[in-house]
Amino acid sequence: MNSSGAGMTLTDPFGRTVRSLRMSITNRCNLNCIYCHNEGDPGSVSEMSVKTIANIVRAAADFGVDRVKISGGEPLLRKDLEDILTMLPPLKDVSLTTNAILLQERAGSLKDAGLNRVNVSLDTLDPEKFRMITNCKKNILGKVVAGIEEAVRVGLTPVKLNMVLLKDLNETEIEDMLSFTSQFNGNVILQLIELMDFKDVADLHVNADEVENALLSRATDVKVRRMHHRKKYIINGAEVEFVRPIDNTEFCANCNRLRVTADGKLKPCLLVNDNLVDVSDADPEELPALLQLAVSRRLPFYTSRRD
Ligand SMILES: Nc1nc2c(ncn2[C@@H]2O[C@H](COP(=O)(O)OP(=O)(O)OP(=O)(O)O)[C@@H](O)[C@H]2O)c(=O)[nH]1
Ligand code: SF4
Ligand code: SF4
Repeated sequence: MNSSGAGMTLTDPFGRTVRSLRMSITNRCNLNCIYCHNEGDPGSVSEMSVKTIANIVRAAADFGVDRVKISGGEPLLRKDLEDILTMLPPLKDVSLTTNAILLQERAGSLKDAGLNRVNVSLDTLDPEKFRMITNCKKNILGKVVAGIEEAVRVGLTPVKLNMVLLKDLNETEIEDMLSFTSQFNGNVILQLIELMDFKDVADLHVNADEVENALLSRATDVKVRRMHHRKKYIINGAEVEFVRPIDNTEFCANCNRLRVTADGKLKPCLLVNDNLVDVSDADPEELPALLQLAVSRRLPFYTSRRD
């Protein structure tokens, strides 16, 4: 058995090399969005310790994994997030996905602890629709915007705004959102997200082809990211990324992330729950082999084969 991944990569049976860990550090959240997918993991109640998280990232980093995305639930509900960041080994990119309600007061300390950038969920700039989408009775949109401003101020950039496209709710707001991002001089990027069917939300589906065609007709340039081969449209000098995972074989064929659930299980795919590898109690020397096991179970969820 290997005691370290040094000099090796985590490459799955489909030739996809894992370059990034996507770690949920809690399943708790202070919102209850109508479309929430809980990272495909509604069940976890326990949370990994700072030490467990750091051990997993260190073991993955030995295999050349140099990017970590911290997510939830809402990761800012963990008061020890700064301790987690401080314990991570040197990496190319450490980012956080948050709803930003608690971001204004934490942005500075997160930056100081080593966080590079944040993605913020923001589906609408209309307070009433925001309440409806997030199931939050209080008017907290102002707090979210203040969190975004503070993140830009302290340099947690680029800040990406995650806008899940919702039929009859926000589909006509793309232009408003672009105007909102334009006031931040390129430090805020709009990311449009196709709704995934984890909950009973089929009625809220927006036609992704139509969105893509509209973006294409306005774009002066289109770039393609290595991860998922996601497209980035350059519109009026601003970048708009479109996350379009459904039935997208190219997206899955270029998936280079391994997930970690809040309670310490390696999760080879967001949409598959029966192939997890428990590392919650693993000793550091056991982690390389467990990472290799999880990666050996990685399958592209959407494939062109229909058996
Ligand atoms: N099916 C699928 N959807 C994903 C995957 N990664 C991200 N998504 C979707 O994209 C949304 C936004 O993800 P974020 O957490 O902001 O991170 P990201 O945009 O993937 O990552 P960066 O671009 O590196 O910041 C998620 O809520 C998912 O809906 C993936 O591997 N598979
Ligand atoms: S903020 Fe994110 S984790 Fe929380 S309910 Fe909304 S989608 Fe789910
Ligand atoms: S294989 Fe496809 S569905 Fe699964 S995590 Fe990767 S991109 Fe998402």
